Amino acid sequence: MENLLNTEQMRAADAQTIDSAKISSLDLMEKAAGAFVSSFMSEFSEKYNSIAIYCGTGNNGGDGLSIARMLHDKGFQALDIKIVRFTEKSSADFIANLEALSSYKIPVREIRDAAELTEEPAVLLIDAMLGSGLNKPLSGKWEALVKKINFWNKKVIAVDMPTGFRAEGPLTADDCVVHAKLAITFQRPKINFLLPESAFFLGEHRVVDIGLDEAYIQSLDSPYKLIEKEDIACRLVKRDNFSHKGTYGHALMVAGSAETMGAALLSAEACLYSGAGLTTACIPEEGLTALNSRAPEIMALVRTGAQELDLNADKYTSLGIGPGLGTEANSLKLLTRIMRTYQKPMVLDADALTLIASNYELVQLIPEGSVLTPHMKEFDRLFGEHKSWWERLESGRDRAMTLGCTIVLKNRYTVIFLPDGTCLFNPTGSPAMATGGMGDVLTGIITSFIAQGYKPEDAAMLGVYLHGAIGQKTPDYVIPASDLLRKLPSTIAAYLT
Ligand SMILES: NC(=O)C1=CN([C@@H]2O[C@H](COP(=O)(O)OP(=O)(O)OC[C@H]3O[C@@H](n4cnc5c(N)ncnc54)[C@H](OP(=O)(O)O)[C@@H]3O)[C@@H](O)[C@H]2O)[C@@H](O)CC1
Ligand SMILES: Nc1ncnc2c1ncn2[C@@H]1O[C@H](COP(=O)(O)OP(=O)(O)O)[C@@H](O)[C@H]1O
Ligand SMILES: [K+]
Repeated sequence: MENLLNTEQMRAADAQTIDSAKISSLDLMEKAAGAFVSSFMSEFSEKYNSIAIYCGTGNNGGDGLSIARMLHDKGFQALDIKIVRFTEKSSADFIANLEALSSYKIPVREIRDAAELTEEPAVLLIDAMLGSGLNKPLSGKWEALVKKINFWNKKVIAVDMPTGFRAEGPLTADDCVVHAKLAITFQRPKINFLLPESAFFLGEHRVVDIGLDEAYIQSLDSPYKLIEKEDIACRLVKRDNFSHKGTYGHALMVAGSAETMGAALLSAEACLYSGAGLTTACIPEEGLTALNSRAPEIMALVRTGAQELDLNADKYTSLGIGPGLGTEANSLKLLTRIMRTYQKPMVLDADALTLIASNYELVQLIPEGSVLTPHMKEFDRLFGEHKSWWERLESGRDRAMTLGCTIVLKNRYTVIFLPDGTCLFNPTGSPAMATGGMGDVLTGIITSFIAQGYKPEDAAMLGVYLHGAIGQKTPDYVIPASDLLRKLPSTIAAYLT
């Protein structure tokens, strides 16, 4: 798992690397610029295109000057450097890189006021004005310049991060930030790159290794981590030669109503396709024919109307509840009864979460170790309105610790809050997954992994990562949830070491 750092920690890692690796800060800047250029060239190879490189006078600007030199050496001819000199202060490495540029025939122009700039003829703009040194919101000359650049609507590639972007803390659409298509960022993604509001300012980001001291980075205390492929491989367990269906548990999926049987089918099938030994779907009578014809492997526990369900809790090794369940009185009765009878960790999703939100006393009945899988709206229904995703990060951590549960807040980079306060970001996923039924499949996968004996936290991590890995692999425009779940067996096998 990769530690994600805040700005202060990143700067400490920078200093530690210079110290421990006996590398000068200027050489580290050279490495950073080299890593930027390699990544840049993998996408932008049209050397004839004009590129304007806007540099501040700090180290982000120093990177920009070094990048200009390197691009020139690689054959990019139409380069143009603008130095934004709104202050007389400049960093030592910026000055050194400016000197190194003196033998190059790249035009350099100093800008002392945004009003000096009328238009920008370059096709592409590299933003090396401000990076992690930002210490307050942009105002005055900076604000005027950023607004002008945004008005030009150029293709902007940011060095480390867009100028004005806050790497952590709440973001709002009103923040004055350069709008960039891509940020090529150093060593780790900024935490805010992983939150949806970053899309106001940034299309995508790419992380490049600049050789910072990894042992030091990993030793720092950070609640934020990024899940890696190895975390999945080392947690998945091979199926034993002499195993039988009893080895892999019995998952019960309580889901569906007459109009939303699809949710029950998808979540129950996901239990089956991710390896539960047995799967039972607790469904209304209206869904029986559909279940039997679509998934003959799955057993049914039929619930009829308001009739009380006879749930033999000991029979099951995991229970998921919520997809398509409905929020009417009968569903509330059923949920309450199940929460009173079943005391092992369960997976709570969709309508189960909405019911808990409007009958908050039920929160006390959530068994410790359970997994809650809300999307943003369900999260806010449960835990109150939040003004920003950063606030959701803080309250998700807090609630997971208080409830002793794992909370899976679904999004592009789904966040998994663990009961110990750790906050895991999932890297896999794709907008091809933005289609109904996708969350139902995730609930089934997590329920299935718990049935098989994985700890609920691991089940959540494995489920979220593998679910996203399938979505990410598709070259198609959209992946229907039924297609995704059929790819579960081969995907899980591919991750087993
Ligand atoms: N860490 C790493 O791994 C590595 C980092 N590297 C690079 O260094 C970059 C960080 O460089 P940096 O520290 O020099 O800061 P940078 O962003 O250039 O800005 C500095 C100037 O901005 C000013 N300023 C701030 N806010 C302002 C505001 N609102 N409005 C107006 N002014 C404002 C502030 O002035 P002050 O307020 O202090 O007077 C200061 O002078 C980092 O992003 C990466 O590109 C790589 O080279 C090597 C590895
Ligand atoms: N743009 C996206 N990128 C990555 N994953 C996505 C994206 N859109 C949706 N997903 C994933 O799809 C699932 C949607 O869940 P949910 O909103 O509960 O769907 P439903 O209620 O239709 O089943 C989540 O796991 C989410 O992470
Ligand atoms: K920048």
